Amino acid sequence: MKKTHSLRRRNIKNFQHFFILFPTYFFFWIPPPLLMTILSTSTTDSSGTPVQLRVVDDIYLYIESSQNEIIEKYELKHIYGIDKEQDKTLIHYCHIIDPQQEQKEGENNDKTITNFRTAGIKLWEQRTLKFQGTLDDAFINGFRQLIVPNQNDDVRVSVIINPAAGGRQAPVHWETIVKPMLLAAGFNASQFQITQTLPNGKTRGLAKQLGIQMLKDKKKTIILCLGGDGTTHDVVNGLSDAFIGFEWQEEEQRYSVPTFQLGIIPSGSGNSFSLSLKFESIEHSVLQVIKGQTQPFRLIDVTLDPDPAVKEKGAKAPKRRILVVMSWGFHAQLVSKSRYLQPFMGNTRFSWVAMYLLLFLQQHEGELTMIDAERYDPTRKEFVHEGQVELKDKPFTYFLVANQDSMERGFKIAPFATPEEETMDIVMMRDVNKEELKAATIKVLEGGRHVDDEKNIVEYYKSPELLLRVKHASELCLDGEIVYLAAGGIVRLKMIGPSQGEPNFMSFV
Ligand SMILES: Nc1ncnc2c1ncn2[C@@H]1O[C@H](COP(=O)(O)OP(=O)(O)OP(=O)(O)O)[C@@H](O)[C@H]1O
Repeated sequence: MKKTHSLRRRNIKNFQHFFILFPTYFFFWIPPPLLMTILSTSTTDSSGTPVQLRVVDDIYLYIESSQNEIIEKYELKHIYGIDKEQDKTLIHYCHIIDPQQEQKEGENNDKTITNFRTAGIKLWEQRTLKFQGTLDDAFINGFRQLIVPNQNDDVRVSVIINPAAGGRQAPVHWETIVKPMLLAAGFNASQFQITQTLPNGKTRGLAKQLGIQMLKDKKKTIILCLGGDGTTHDVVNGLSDAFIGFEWQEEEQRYSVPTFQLGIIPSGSGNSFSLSLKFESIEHSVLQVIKGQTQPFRLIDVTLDPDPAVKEKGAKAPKRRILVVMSWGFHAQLVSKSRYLQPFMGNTRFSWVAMYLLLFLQQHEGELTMIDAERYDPTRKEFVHEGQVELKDKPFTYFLVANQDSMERGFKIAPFATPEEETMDIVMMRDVNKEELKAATIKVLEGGRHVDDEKNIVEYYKSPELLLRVKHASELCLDGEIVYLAAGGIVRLKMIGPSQGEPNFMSFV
């Protein structure tokens, strides 16, 4: 039990703060804000010892002895529920197991091409504090307001579960983690609408139906995706299809672009998109849904010419939107060749295939045009506007477009990318040899230092739109799916969002 804070000192500081600022408030006729929120109540802990529960700011719940000494403190951002149960009060929170501890147990802490995925992984677990007797209602209601400020009994929670994703654990994650946390946070089982995904691209159609239902009944809905990137990709595309294909009434026609709110629950194997949202675990992602803070994420529209999905002349190509990555060359080959090893090797398959591809490194000829591009200047450490950029003088070894900084934990390939930006990040290496590519890869693992290499081995751009023409038949990776582009084919990528009349996607963060 450690004493961590002096409450008295904190109160004196707040008091001084009040007197310094008060004349300013008075002058501008603005009432002084509440400088501290105090919730406090007495109870006994599970062993029968009298304790005080106190919230002095909006950061911690303090548990104090009867002599006002702090016994323990819990971050409010990790607390998601408070319940009365017979003659007890339960406070539900998430606990993070010390990541340093995890690292100490490993034999080697240096990052290498094969071990970086396990470094710094934090383990989370659900825990409950138990107090004897029921706490007074004023404390419980005030506390609930603090920990779940956006509680809405009216909201529908549409839960989309992929039973085949990752280690086939998504249904178990729903039953043992997601659902219990939501119920403890005050959601009601009648608010949940469960849908299981379907194989072979049929999830997109399911998501379209759900989207049409949402647009029709206009009921506020949170969509939870339990799966990996493939599931999120299909859901986002289905919801976009619903918006495009929706039969709008004249008067409401596109006046208000709908907002789809997504909770991304990482139950897949790679979970790159959830990584971009900085989620450390399933519990962490559910906490963010409960806390209710959201941020927009943008999609990239992909057009292929010719599109391999078009089998008959004149038929319409499917609309393709990606949210994580498009790649060509080394990265696309890596994804393609690793697919069949997934059942045996998990995520380490990428490292072994990467070593194989380095041995027989290939160069890929093509022409790239980026519209309204900015280039990262490693000497000035800032982006410089270049306008239209055309590159065709050297073959491409590595070419990757991303909306987020990492594709895998610890692999910071596009360090300045964020999902909410309206530009995509383009990382490429042209005509490099295997030693140069290997050296750059190690720098990617060292927090994305590859972009600061002044030898200009890595070229890094931001652009809202680009066109790439490939000389030879090529494999492309689109959010993890491999598609084939014929020799001389063109891929066009364009950022889309509400300003292009597309729906607004928000994710809990
Ligand atoms: N009911 C189902 N039965 C079998 N396969 C399914 C079902 N629903 C979806 N799928 C398949 O699941 C795949 C998508 O899985 P997803 O990408 O979400 O998980 P993952 O591959 O484990 O994770 P990640 O893409 O993050 O590595 C698609 O290939 C889809 O066809």
